[in-house]
Amino acid sequence: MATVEASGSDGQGVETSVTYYRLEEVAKRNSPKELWLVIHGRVYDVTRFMNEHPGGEEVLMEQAGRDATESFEDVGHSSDAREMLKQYYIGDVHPNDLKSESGKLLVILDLPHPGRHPLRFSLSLLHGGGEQILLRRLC
Ligand code: HEM
Repeated sequence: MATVEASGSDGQGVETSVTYYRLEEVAKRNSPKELWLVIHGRVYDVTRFMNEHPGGEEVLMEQAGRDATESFEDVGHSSDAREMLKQYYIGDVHPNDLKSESGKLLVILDLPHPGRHPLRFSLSLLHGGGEQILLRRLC
């Protein structure tokens, strides 16, 4: 685990920080006692959500400790479900463990957010040679 202070602030002098987790650390949290998963490069601790998940705890257990992006998207979760993710967010996958979907070089640019009500989003772009650039705005 590594905590990195982001270069930006929210304009009111409040520093933002991100905790990075290696995938091997996430993989250890694969039991009902501690259940983490990765969705779109972000790490979620869904231990306390297991019993409440409308889709059941079995599907979460199947994805425990893994990248659940594909199965999460396959279900077509609602915007409410996406909103709920925030409650369980604990950090990002370490940049060294991120792979671009094209298999080519992944460049990560962290953008500070100047607004009063910071928003968290990420945007992927395909660049000329086919490498993927992830623009990530920190909250
Ligand atoms: C933290 C992560 C997750 C959250 C917050 C979440 C939340 C929800 C919510 C709120 C629903 C109700 C329907 C909706 O509003 O879309 C739902 C349904 C469901 N979820 Fe998840 N979910 C998560 C992860 C997953 C994963 C990893 C799977 C893996 C397959 C999954 C499979 C399902 C299924 C099968 C349903 C039932 C769909 C239906 O009956 O139509 N969910 N989830």
